[in-house]
Amino acid sequence: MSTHKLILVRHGQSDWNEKNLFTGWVDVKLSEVGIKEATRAGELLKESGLKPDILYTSKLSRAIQTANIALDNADRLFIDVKRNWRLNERHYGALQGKDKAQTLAQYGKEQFMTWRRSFDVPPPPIADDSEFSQAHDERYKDVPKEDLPKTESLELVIKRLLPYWQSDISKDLLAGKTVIVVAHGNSLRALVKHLDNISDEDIAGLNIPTGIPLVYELDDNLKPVKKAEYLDPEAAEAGAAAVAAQGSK
Ligand SMILES: O=C(O)[C@@H](CO)OP(=O)(O)O
Repeated sequence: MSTHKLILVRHGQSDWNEKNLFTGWVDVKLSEVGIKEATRAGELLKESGLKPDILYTSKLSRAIQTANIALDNADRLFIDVKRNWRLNERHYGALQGKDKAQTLAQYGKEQFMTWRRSFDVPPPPIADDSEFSQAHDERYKDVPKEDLPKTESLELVIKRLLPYWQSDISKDLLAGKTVIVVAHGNSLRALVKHLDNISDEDIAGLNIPTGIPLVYELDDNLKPVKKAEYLDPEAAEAGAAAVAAQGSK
Protein backbone atom coordinates (compact mmCIF):
# COMPACT_ATOMS: atom_id res chain seq x y z
CA MET A 1 0.00 0.00 0.00
CA SER A 2 1.38 3.37 -0.88
CA THR A 3 0.82 6.05 1.73
CA HIS A 4 0.21 9.77 1.41
CA LYS A 5 2.65 12.13 3.12
CA LEU A 6 1.53 15.25 4.90
CA ILE A 7 3.94 17.58 6.70
CA LEU A 8 2.60 20.13 9.20
CA VAL A 9 4.72 23.03 10.42
CA ARG A 10 3.72 25.69 12.92
CA HIS A 11 5.40 29.01 12.07
CA GLY A 12 8.55 29.93 14.00
CA GLN A 13 8.34 32.19 17.06
CA SER A 14 6.75 35.54 16.17
CA ASP A 15 7.44 38.96 17.69
CA TRP A 16 4.20 38.64 19.64
CA ASN A 17 4.91 35.06 20.79
CA GLU A 18 8.13 36.51 22.18
CA LYS A 19 6.26 39.37 23.89
CA ASN A 20 3.60 36.94 25.20
CA LEU A 21 0.66 38.70 23.51
CA PHE A 22 -2.54 37.10 22.16
CA THR A 23 -2.06 37.26 18.39
CA GLY A 24 -4.77 35.52 16.35
CA TRP A 25 -5.24 37.29 13.01
CA VAL A 26 -2.90 40.22 13.78
CA ASP A 27 -0.20 40.09 11.13
CA VAL A 28 3.05 40.08 13.09
CA LYS A 29 6.42 38.97 11.72
CA LEU A 30 8.89 36.31 12.87
CA SER A 31 11.31 37.16 15.69
CA GLU A 32 15.06 36.45 15.34
CA VAL A 33 14.43 33.15 17.14
CA GLY A 34 11.58 32.42 14.71
CA ILE A 35 13.83 32.93 11.71
CA LYS A 36 16.33 30.46 13.21
CA GLU A 37 13.52 27.95 13.87
CA ALA A 38 12.30 28.25 10.28
CA THR A 39 15.85 27.68 9.02
CA ARG A 40 16.15 24.60 11.22
CA ALA A 41 12.77 23.33 9.96
CA GLY A 42 14.16 23.48 6.42
CA GLU A 43 17.34 21.67 7.44
CA LEU A 44 15.29 18.95 9.16
CA LEU A 45 13.19 18.55 6.03
CA LYS A 46 16.27 18.25 3.87
CA GLU A 47 17.90 15.70 6.21
CA SER A 48 14.69 13.64 6.28
CA GLY A 49 14.68 13.20 2.52
CA LEU A 50 11.03 14.30 2.37
CA LYS A 51 10.30 16.24 -0.79
CA PRO A 52 7.17 18.39 -0.56
CA ASP A 53 5.50 19.00 -3.94
CA ILE A 54 3.04 21.67 -2.86
CA LEU A 55 2.93 24.27 -0.09
CA TYR A 56 -0.20 25.43 1.69
CA THR A 57 -0.05 28.49 3.97
CA SER A 58 -2.42 30.86 5.69
CA LYS A 59 -2.65 34.51 4.62
CA LEU A 60 -0.49 35.59 7.56
CA SER A 61 3.10 36.77 7.15
CA ARG A 62 4.57 34.66 9.94
CA ALA A 63 3.47 31.43 8.21
CA ILE A 64 4.51 32.69 4.76
CA GLN A 65 7.95 33.77 6.05
CA THR A 66 8.46 30.43 7.82
CA ALA A 67 7.51 28.49 4.69
CA ASN A 68 9.81 30.52 2.45
CA ILE A 69 12.79 30.21 4.79
CA ALA A 70 12.20 26.48 5.37
CA LEU A 71 11.73 25.65 1.69
CA ASP A 72 14.79 27.72 0.80
CA ASN A 73 16.87 25.66 3.24
CA ALA A 74 15.36 22.45 1.87
CA ASP A 75 16.12 23.53 -1.73
CA ARG A 76 12.38 23.40 -2.57
CA LEU A 77 11.50 27.06 -3.15
CA PHE A 78 10.19 26.15 -6.63
CA ILE A 79 7.13 24.17 -5.52
CA ASP A 80 3.56 25.34 -6.14
CA VAL A 81 1.92 27.46 -3.43
CA LYS A 82 -1.66 27.95 -2.26
CA ARG A 83 -2.59 30.41 0.47
CA ASN A 84 -5.98 30.51 2.13
CA TRP A 85 -7.54 32.39 5.07
CA ARG A 86 -9.08 29.10 6.22
CA LEU A 87 -5.60 28.09 7.45
CA ASN A 88 -5.23 31.29 9.51
CA GLU A 89 -4.68 31.21 13.25
CA ARG A 90 -7.82 31.04 15.41
CA HIS A 91 -9.27 34.58 15.60
CA TYR A 92 -8.73 35.63 19.20
CA GLY A 93 -11.49 38.25 19.28
CA ALA A 94 -11.13 41.07 21.78
CA LEU A 95 -8.09 39.32 23.32
CA GLN A 96 -5.97 40.14 20.24
CA GLY A 97 -3.12 42.45 21.32
CA LYS A 98 -3.57 41.69 25.03
CA ASP A 99 -0.75 40.49 27.27
CA LYS A 100 -1.25 36.83 28.28
CA ALA A 101 0.24 37.22 31.78
CA GLN A 102 -1.87 40.32 32.48
CA THR A 103 -5.01 38.60 31.18
CA LEU A 104 -4.32 35.63 33.45
CA ALA A 105 -3.82 37.92 36.47
CA GLN A 106 -6.94 39.96 35.65
CA TYR A 107 -9.43 37.15 34.91
CA GLY A 108 -7.98 34.18 36.80
CA LYS A 109 -6.72 30.82 35.60
CA GLU A 110 -10.09 29.22 34.85
CA GLN A 111 -11.36 31.97 32.56
CA PHE A 112 -7.92 32.35 30.96
CA MET A 113 -7.71 28.63 30.15
CA THR A 114 -11.33 28.54 28.99
CA TRP A 115 -10.51 31.22 26.43
CA ARG A 116 -7.23 29.60 25.40
CA ARG A 117 -8.06 25.92 25.29
CA SER A 118 -11.77 25.16 25.73
CA PHE A 119 -13.30 23.57 22.64
CA ASP A 120 -16.33 25.75 22.13
CA VAL A 121 -16.06 29.00 24.12
CA PRO A 122 -14.89 31.92 21.96
CA PRO A 123 -13.47 35.08 23.57
CA PRO A 124 -15.64 38.23 23.30
CA PRO A 125 -15.76 39.49 19.68
CA ILE A 126 -13.45 42.27 18.51
CA ALA A 127 -14.92 45.64 17.50
CA ASP A 128 -14.49 46.60 13.81
CA ASP A 129 -12.83 49.86 14.84
CA SER A 130 -10.25 48.20 17.10
CA GLU A 131 -6.66 48.71 15.98
CA PHE A 132 -6.33 44.91 16.08
CA SER A 133 -9.40 44.16 13.89
CA GLN A 134 -9.07 42.69 10.38
CA ALA A 135 -12.50 43.95 9.20
CA HIS A 136 -10.85 46.25 6.65
CA ASP A 137 -7.77 44.20 5.79
CA GLU A 138 -7.40 44.02 2.00
CA ARG A 139 -6.07 40.46 2.05
CA TYR A 140 -9.59 39.27 2.95
CA LYS A 141 -11.43 41.39 0.37
CA ASP A 142 -12.63 38.30 -1.53
CA VAL A 143 -13.93 36.53 1.59
CA PRO A 144 -17.71 36.95 2.07
CA LYS A 145 -18.30 39.32 4.99
CA GLU A 146 -20.42 36.76 6.85
CA ASP A 147 -17.51 34.28 6.77
CA LEU A 148 -14.96 36.68 8.26
CA PRO A 149 -14.70 35.96 12.00
CA LYS A 150 -14.62 38.54 14.80
CA THR A 151 -13.77 35.82 17.30
CA GLU A 152 -13.44 32.02 17.17
CA SER A 153 -13.38 28.94 19.37
CA LEU A 154 -11.44 25.86 18.25
CA GLU A 155 -14.78 24.40 17.18
CA LEU A 156 -15.33 27.34 14.82
CA VAL A 157 -11.79 26.97 13.44
CA ILE A 158 -12.54 23.33 12.61
CA LYS A 159 -15.77 24.41 10.86
CA ARG A 160 -13.98 26.85 8.56
CA LEU A 161 -10.86 24.72 8.03
CA LEU A 162 -12.36 21.33 7.17
CA PRO A 163 -14.12 22.44 3.97
CA TYR A 164 -10.74 23.58 2.62
CA TRP A 165 -9.06 20.38 3.79
CA GLN A 166 -11.66 18.45 1.83
CA SER A 167 -11.80 20.65 -1.30
CA ASP A 168 -8.07 21.22 -1.79
CA ILE A 169 -5.51 19.65 0.55
CA SER A 170 -7.07 16.17 0.51
CA LYS A 171 -7.27 16.20 -3.28
CA ASP A 172 -3.57 16.97 -3.65
CA LEU A 173 -2.70 14.20 -1.18
CA LEU A 174 -4.89 11.67 -3.00
CA ALA A 175 -3.33 12.73 -6.30
CA GLY A 176 -0.01 11.50 -4.89
CA LYS A 177 1.53 14.81 -3.90
CA THR A 178 3.58 15.26 -0.75
CA VAL A 179 1.90 18.24 0.90
CA ILE A 180 3.44 20.70 3.37
CA VAL A 181 1.08 22.90 5.39
CA VAL A 182 2.69 25.84 7.21
CA ALA A 183 0.13 27.35 9.57
CA HIS A 184 -0.53 28.18 13.22
CA GLY A 185 -0.79 26.72 16.72
CA ASN A 186 -4.58 26.55 16.79
CA SER A 187 -5.34 25.94 13.10
CA LEU A 188 -2.94 22.99 13.27
CA ARG A 189 -4.54 21.78 16.52
CA ALA A 190 -7.82 21.77 14.58
CA LEU A 191 -6.31 19.68 11.79
CA VAL A 192 -4.54 17.28 14.16
CA LYS A 193 -7.80 16.82 16.10
CA HIS A 194 -9.50 15.79 12.88
CA LEU A 195 -6.70 13.51 11.63
CA ASP A 196 -6.10 11.76 14.98
CA ASN A 197 -9.76 11.74 15.97
CA ILE A 198 -9.02 13.44 19.32
CA SER A 199 -12.00 14.12 21.61
CA ASP A 200 -13.25 17.63 22.39
CA GLU A 201 -11.92 17.20 25.95
CA ASP A 202 -8.49 15.76 25.14
CA ILE A 203 -7.62 18.38 22.54
CA ALA A 204 -7.26 20.93 25.38
CA GLY A 205 -4.01 19.22 26.41
CA LEU A 206 -2.44 19.23 22.95
CA ASN A 207 0.04 21.99 22.13
CA ILE A 208 2.04 22.33 18.94
CA PRO A 209 5.64 23.60 19.14
CA THR A 210 6.92 26.28 16.77
CA GLY A 211 9.01 25.36 13.75
CA ILE A 212 9.30 21.57 14.00
CA PRO A 213 7.89 19.55 11.07
CA LEU A 214 5.30 16.92 12.07
CA VAL A 215 5.01 14.13 9.51
CA TYR A 216 1.85 12.10 8.84
CA GLU A 217 1.60 8.98 6.73
CA LEU A 218 -2.01 8.56 5.63
CA ASP A 219 -3.92 5.72 3.98
CA ASP A 220 -6.34 6.16 1.06
CA ASN A 221 -9.05 7.29 3.48
CA LEU A 222 -6.56 9.86 4.77
CA LYS A 223 -6.38 8.15 8.14
CA PRO A 224 -2.93 7.92 9.81
CA VAL A 225 -1.30 4.49 9.35
CA LYS A 226 0.82 5.20 12.46
CA LYS A 227 1.38 7.96 14.98
CA ALA A 228 2.63 11.16 13.35
CA GLU A 229 6.28 11.92 14.09
CA TYR A 230 8.11 15.17 14.76
CA LEU A 231 11.40 15.38 12.87
CA ASP A 232 13.05 16.50 16.15
CA PRO A 233 11.02 14.75 18.90
CA GLU A 234 13.05 16.10 21.86
CA ALA A 235 12.82 19.71 20.75
CA ALA A 236 9.11 19.19 20.00
CA GLU A 237 8.41 17.98 23.55
CA ALA A 238 10.20 20.96 25.11
CA GLY A 239 8.50 23.36 22.66
CA ALA A 240 5.00 22.01 23.39
CA ALA A 241 5.60 22.34 27.15
CA ALA A 242 6.67 25.97 26.68
CA VAL A 243 3.44 26.75 24.78
CA ALA A 244 1.36 25.08 27.50
CA ALA A 245 3.03 27.26 30.16
CA GLN A 246 2.41 30.58 28.36
CA GLY A 247 0.92 33.27 30.53
CA SER A 248 2.14 31.74 33.75
CA LYS A 249 5.61 33.25 33.54
O1 LIG B 1 -1.78 34.10 20.50
C1 LIG B 1 -2.16 33.26 19.66
O2 LIG B 1 -2.71 33.55 18.59
C2 LIG B 1 -1.96 31.78 19.96
C3 LIG B 1 -0.77 31.24 19.22
O3 LIG B 1 0.41 31.97 19.43
O4 LIG B 1 -1.77 31.63 21.33
P1 LIG B 1 -2.32 30.45 22.26
O5 LIG B 1 -1.25 29.36 22.26
O6 LIG B 1 -2.42 31.12 23.61
O7 LIG B 1 -3.63 29.97 21.75
